[in-house]
Amino acid sequence: MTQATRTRYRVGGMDCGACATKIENAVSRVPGVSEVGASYTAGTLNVTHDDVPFAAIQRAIKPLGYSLAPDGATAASDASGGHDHPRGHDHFELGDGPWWKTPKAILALTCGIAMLAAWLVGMVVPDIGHEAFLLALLVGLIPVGRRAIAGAMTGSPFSIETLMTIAAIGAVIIGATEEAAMVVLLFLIGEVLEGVAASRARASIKGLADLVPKTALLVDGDSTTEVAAASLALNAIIMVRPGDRIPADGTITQGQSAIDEAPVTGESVPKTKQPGDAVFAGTINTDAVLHIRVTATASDNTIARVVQLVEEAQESKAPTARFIDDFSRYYTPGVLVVGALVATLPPLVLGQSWSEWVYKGLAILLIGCPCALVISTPAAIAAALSAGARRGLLLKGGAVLERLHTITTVALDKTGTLTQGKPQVTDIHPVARPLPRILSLAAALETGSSHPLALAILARAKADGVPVPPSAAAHAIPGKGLSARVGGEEIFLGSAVAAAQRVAFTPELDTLINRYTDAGKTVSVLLAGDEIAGVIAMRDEPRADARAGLDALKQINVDVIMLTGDNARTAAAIGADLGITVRADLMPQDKQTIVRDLQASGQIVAKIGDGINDAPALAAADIGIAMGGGTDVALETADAAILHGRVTDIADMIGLSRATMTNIWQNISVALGLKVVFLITTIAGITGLWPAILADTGATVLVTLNAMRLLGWRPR
Ligand SMILES: Nc1ncnc2c1ncn2[C@@H]1O[C@H](COP(=O)(O)OP(=O)(O)OP(=O)(O)O)[C@@H](O)[C@H]1O
Ligand SMILES: [Zn+2]
Repeated sequence: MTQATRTRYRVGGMDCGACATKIENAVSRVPGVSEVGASYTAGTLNVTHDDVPFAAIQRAIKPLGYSLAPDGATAASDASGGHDHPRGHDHFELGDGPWWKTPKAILALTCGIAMLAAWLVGMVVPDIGHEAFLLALLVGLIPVGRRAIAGAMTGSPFSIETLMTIAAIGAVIIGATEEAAMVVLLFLIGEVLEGVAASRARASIKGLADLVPKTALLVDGDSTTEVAAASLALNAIIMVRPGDRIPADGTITQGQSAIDEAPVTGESVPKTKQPGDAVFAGTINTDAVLHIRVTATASDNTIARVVQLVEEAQESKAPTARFIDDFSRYYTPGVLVVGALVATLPPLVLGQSWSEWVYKGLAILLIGCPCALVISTPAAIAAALSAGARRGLLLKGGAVLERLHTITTVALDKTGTLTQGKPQVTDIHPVARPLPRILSLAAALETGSSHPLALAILARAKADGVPVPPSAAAHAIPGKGLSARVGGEEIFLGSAVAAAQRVAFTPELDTLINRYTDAGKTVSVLLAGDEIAGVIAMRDEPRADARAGLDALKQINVDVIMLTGDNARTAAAIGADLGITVRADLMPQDKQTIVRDLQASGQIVAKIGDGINDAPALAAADIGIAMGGGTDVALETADAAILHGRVTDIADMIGLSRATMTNIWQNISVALGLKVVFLITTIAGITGLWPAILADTGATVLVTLNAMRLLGWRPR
């Protein structure tokens, strides 16, 4: 068996949801293709196939009027354009080019000129005016008709092109040639408008990639050379002048400056950064020269990952979109049947005029395009995903965005989520070992661990300059602590509860530990063999906006609960500070059980955490949201991520989801409402052919414009 591969292409000219369906139908018929997914909002096509060549897929969609290019290259809008497409990172073109150069615009213009000419001819020589309009009509109708046939032959018989072609031919037969020509022209103009609107929507996410400068100043001894930002290698040192955008993700090695991170966080208060601090590509260095060590290549930096994630998110269909796709499969044939009945029943049964009712039937055909309806959801979701991404709110798809507005309970981890995740050692209390030895042994155990408490202990050991002996057979006991052999002794470091299960505590020790924990400190007990060596207390400060973030959630009627593996007293102290109910002393699987219990009691639960000891709970929740302070967020395991560690972002994310759902319902109402109105006015004889086509393209443009309002979404 051959290995199926998944290839991503960029499609030019795919401007509406119906286009995407047509392309999917056509490509799925290519032998060797097993799965197809086209996204009109991202302008991409994903194909799972066994070695099907690029040309075969290109051949399948070209007759439908679309162009195809490999991912990473420019999809030319001109389907017949054979020129070489530039490739590479900075050609992140999404295939629309200037709209007036698209084949659709050229066709509309040609058709318009032909109409004008026909009208002039009719003025001068009235006898052949009718024939002149017929010619003008053909200029527009032949290309549309060819697309209709190509669509019909590749599995999409009920495309808008088919409806248009039937309506135009029918109108000519009943003598309404001028009106048929007008309908074709309006349809072509509408397509151009749809294309403009769609490319505007796409430009928003592409705009994010454009924030990263194309060139960088590479430091080479005392001088600098200008190089392409895409060519920067890991660990290269670059110089960034004040006022310039930073061309790569990196760490400052020299200099101190205020950085404006608004482009990636949405927060325009500049942050002062100094050597050792991380900076992101696309942010602005405002006041001093910086030297930066590159920590991610161009294709791997935060912005590139965000752009890629948003595109992938757009490709995954939201449940509402799926429902509407299914609905429109029946909608169009349904309208065709209605059109046929309207055209034939009144004349046959009631003996009414054939030409009047056939005309009405033809107008109804034009109402049969489900385009505006089909894009109502994806357009809103695409805009919302981009708007979120620009503030560091990443959602892995429309389904997540839709589910988010139903959340009733938010469960949050303590360490690293509600707190900064940077605990400091505050007290070391020696019991059976001297103080420096306690720190040495603890550091020996923690070497190699990435637990926030481990980092605190290692930092303190380094600051105090204590020796760190080697350890053997070290292993972490999740939710409890860790153990190893150090210098021939069995050493354990972990929570008081876990330690008390191994060694009995004296009442004095209990009192001491309670004093620490009541002050909101986290306590780890060090055991050496079966002796209590000492106690280490650490304190992790709540995030500055934790209280505000929780209040914002309560304000939108979402319940909040803090889950932690930490001690009950510590947790209670912090919980009281923040005004949140706590569940403490939890093992990772306990957190999962609590999420499940909440769900069983009818709650819809979002779990926010860092993924370090809560991966099972993140997975069990209706939505798992990873929270972090930069690029290293555990995106892979979560449904969504909050990149900039703001607790207030949780409520904002839910707010974005609610705004999106409102927008989607507005879109569906406009799309269906206009259809219903024109169905009625057509049957009543108030409106005719060309208002019907105007209503169709008008609805598409309205829906796209309404969805684009979400691009300007601001929290609260
Ligand atoms: N690497 C470690 N070093 C020292 N103590 C540890 C370590 N890992 C766990 N512990 C002890 O076990 C307890 C529970 O750890 P766990 O990792 O489950 O939660 P946490 O980091 O305290 O908080 P949260 O559940 O909010 O993330 C800690 O409070 C600590 O006392
Ligand atoms: Zn359409």
